[in-house]
Amino acid sequence: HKNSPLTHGQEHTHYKEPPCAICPRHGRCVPKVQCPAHVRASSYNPACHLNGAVGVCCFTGSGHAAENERKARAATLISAEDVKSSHSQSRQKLSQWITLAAKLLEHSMHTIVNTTSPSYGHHLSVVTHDERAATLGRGGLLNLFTAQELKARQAISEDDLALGFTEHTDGPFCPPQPSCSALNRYRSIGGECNNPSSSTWGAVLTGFERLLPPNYSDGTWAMRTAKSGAPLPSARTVSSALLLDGSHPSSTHNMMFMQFGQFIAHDISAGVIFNAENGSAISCCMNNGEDILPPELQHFACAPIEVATDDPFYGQFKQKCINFVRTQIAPASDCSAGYAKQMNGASHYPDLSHLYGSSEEKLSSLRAPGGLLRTFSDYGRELPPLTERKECLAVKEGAACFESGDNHGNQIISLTVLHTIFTREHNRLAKALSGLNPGWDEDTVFWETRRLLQAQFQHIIYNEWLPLLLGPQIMKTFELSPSAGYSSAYDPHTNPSLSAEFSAAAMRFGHSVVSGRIVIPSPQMGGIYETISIPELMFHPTRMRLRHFLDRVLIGLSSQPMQTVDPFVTEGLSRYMFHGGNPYGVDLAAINIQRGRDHGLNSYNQYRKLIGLDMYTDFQQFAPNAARRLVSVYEDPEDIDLWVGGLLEEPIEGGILGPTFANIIADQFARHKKGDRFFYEHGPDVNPGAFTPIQLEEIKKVTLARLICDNRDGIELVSMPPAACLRDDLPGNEPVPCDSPRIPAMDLSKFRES
Ligand code: HEM
Ligand SMILES: [Ca+2]
Repeated sequence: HKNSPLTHGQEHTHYKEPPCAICPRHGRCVPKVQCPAHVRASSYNPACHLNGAVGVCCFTGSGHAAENERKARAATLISAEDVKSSHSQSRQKLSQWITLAAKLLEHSMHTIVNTTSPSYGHHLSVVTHDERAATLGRGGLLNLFTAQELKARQAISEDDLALGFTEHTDGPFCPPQPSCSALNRYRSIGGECNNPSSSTWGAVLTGFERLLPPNYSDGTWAMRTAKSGAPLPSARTVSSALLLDGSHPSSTHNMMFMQFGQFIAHDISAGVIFNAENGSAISCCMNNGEDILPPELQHFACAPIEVATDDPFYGQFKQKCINFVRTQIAPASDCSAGYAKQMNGASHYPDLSHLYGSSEEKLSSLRAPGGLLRTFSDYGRELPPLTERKECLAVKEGAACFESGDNHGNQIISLTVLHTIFTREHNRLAKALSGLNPGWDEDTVFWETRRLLQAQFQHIIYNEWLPLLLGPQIMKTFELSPSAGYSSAYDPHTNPSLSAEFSAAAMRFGHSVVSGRIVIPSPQMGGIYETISIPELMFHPTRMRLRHFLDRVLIGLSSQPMQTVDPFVTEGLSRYMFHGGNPYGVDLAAINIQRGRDHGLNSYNQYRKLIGLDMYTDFQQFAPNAARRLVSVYEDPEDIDLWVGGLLEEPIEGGILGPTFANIIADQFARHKKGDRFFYEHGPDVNPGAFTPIQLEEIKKVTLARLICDNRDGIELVSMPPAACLRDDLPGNEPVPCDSPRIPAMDLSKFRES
């Protein structure tokens, strides 16, 4: 690997002229990943200097991306008659599909996921309880069908379809538009109105955006095929050949880094999966996975993953099918027809929507009097409230299962631990703020606390987590580091929505860093209390009720190394995930690959080109080991899935990811900063919820170690490594007492209203 120049992520482009100092014609110098136009031969994009790196002068704007470009090109004229009749066709098709889907319930024995099957845990991980999703999803389908119908009539070219078109058409589904007050001091619950002139940007139940126009084999929604036109290899075949089990502990990062990463991911990304007409989980397999459901019984959203008879793991269990259901389509906010964009069930902003919920109803079910969040007091230890919903796998007497804003907080117990820390921090801050401001009513206490906690969370992401992920150069190129005082990065033309590439591939690097076991130390004995294999901790959070458990996991996460980012995924995720009582579970690696195809992601090569790297033309350009495996499954280097290719890259200098994932993730968080009016560093000129300079200075003292120290049980955890996401055996990061000045605290008195 190390010897291949292609895997190092260096630029091989030879510039004929030195980079421009200033871009001509109002162009903006941006990282290549933010200017999709530059990959086209006809596009003029001179190189330019960008904070110590080379960017391109972009004339389609940096924010973002394929979308701006398509608006610029949406000049296609389609006859009104064609559009009208396409819409009526489309309505008929939708009602046929829905009738058919409803009929399938007559065969519910086969068409609905059994609660004892491993796929049920997958369903629990992705289920949405927001009732608005189904209506919007139908609207999304309607507008998609219209695009398909128009395309079939050849009213529009393949190229224009790939770029979508935004002409207002007659009879489309139009999602309800929020009415906004730009002056509101607090973020809305679902992220609406963050940008008053594009009020749905980043809102819950809107679509993922894209770095590149999608690769759907029919241009609209059908999953990608190989370059040759043949079907791509089964996602499970790719997973079993390329994503092996194996332990490669990181020499620097700990499991807290992993766990905080998933906590961030759940805040911003939650693809909404199609459900059966009665709300149950759709099954695309039958006979407990021994067969693929015959096509006539498959729901239209089925894309089951085929398992080969000689599969090295599933073969022995006669498994031929891993359940997979596609993501719902979001209607564009301007009611336009076009290719499918998948629906996000979370607000796209890092705003703790997984703690507070994304709807008013959810939030009110989580609130308690006094501006607090509800808790369950377990003999004096505050835990998130117990849930009545069936959100866990254990149904045994005495099993605990907890509420969270997104209903996915029980997925792995270390995630439940972070939900607990943030719930406690909310209540700790609320009590302090209300003590300092006796005139505040409980609503003010609540909203002020939420605003402050969101700021702390964003600071930890940008100040602690991202630098450890991306390294110093990318932090600089994308201007991600917190500055002194206010930031002037706000740009109302930047769309902060998640890119499909981020959600369905790059941010899932995290699945490679999960360790197969969680080590629970026994601090008083100076040894290990318990080592638990992770599938046993998924949707099984009952251990949270053990008095010592929370402190011990927190200590364990700080000291246990995470795994490196590489093409190795623990079998706890790739073979046994959500196994319940079964001898096998589902394969998350295969699901990730299939999800990328579901979202219409392009092949890995196309993203190399986007970020300015050479494309692979021959498998032999990969390291020998990878080449052998790649050639055994893919026909052509152009076929490689993004998630797979990204994991094969060598990490960039000072970071832990390869250049492709690093660019995709950096772009995302750059847009989360530029495109979020309420970003914690933005000043009162743009941000109606801005902090005072003195308060901002206090917020910038907060670290994850401080949050943990302030909200631990304090039974066994008395010290923390100051850098909570780095191993506690690194020189300089040895645990220090929680009251040490090396773990600074905010002076809350600065939050007394004058
Ligand atoms: C024990 C740990 C973890 C488990 C069991 C787990 C499991 C899952 C599952 C079942 C899905 C849904 C897959 C699909 O249907 O497409 C998912 C999605 C995802 N995971 Fe993880 N994951 C874990 C850790 C992580 C970490 C550490 C990160 C990031 C640092 C991460 C990032 C993501 C992202 C971005 C998604 C896509 C979410 C969406 O939009 O639906 N996960 N994970
Ligand atoms: Ca969010």
